[in-house]
Amino acid sequence: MTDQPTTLDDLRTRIDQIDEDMHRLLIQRGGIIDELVRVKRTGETGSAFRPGREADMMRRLVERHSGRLPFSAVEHIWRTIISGFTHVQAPYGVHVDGSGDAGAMRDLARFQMGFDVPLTLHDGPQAVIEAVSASQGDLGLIRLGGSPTAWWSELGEPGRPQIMSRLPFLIYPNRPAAADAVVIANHLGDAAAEDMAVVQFDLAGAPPEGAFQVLAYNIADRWRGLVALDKARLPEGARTAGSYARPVTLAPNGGDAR
Ligand SMILES: O=C(O)C(=O)C[C@]1(C(=O)O)C=C[C@@H](O)C=C1
Repeated sequence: MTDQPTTLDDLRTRIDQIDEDMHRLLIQRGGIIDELVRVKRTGETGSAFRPGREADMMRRLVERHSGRLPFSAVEHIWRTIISGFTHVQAPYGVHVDGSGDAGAMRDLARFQMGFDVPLTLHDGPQAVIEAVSASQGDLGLIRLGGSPTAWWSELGEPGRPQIMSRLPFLIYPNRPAAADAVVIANHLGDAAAEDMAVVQFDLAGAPPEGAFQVLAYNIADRWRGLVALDKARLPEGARTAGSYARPVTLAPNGGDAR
């Protein structure tokens, strides 16, 4: 007796079974939302966004992944799930700095936050900061690099938004949605990830090459910059604009799927 060859129908039956299992698990995950809102008291802060927790989850996703599916697909699926869960707990909008490459910033926002979150494009970082500041739980996405203004100068001050995460968080060759940006939000208590502090520097001249990790800068009469420092190396009295989880660089040969 010979084994019957596997047919296309057999393979599709297996795929349907796996899809059903994944969907059932997603529905189960959704069943936790009401309790999450109650336990986190999301109604009081108006925001469910917890970047420190998200960073832990994404690190574990990298460690677990193997197989043929490109890691970028898996990352995007999880980003859509997490962002969807955040939005269902407390609706929010995302304000995007479209003053540079608006297309790249929109891609980043959609990769990171999915398509269910309303997105508004603004003509510069200051407009993003004002929109977030006037909201309860909205997020802002601001492009890093050289800037005609020192837009960061009020970030982190009482009553003003602060930097909460740096994107992209996972760095690997040919990753989609690779625009270099920060996420800002109004102060969210214990929500911040704190391994990297973001500090404002105001110097008479440009700092020596490589002296700091420069996120953004403005050159006018002085050199004004937004610099990332290890939290442990934070100078006393530094003017912080927020903090974020240290991005993870995946080894280029870390497996066929990465
Ligand atoms: O862990 C939480 O606090 C959640 O709200 C859950 C969840 C998720 O979907 O896993 C959603 C939003 C947060 O930013 C982090 C994680």
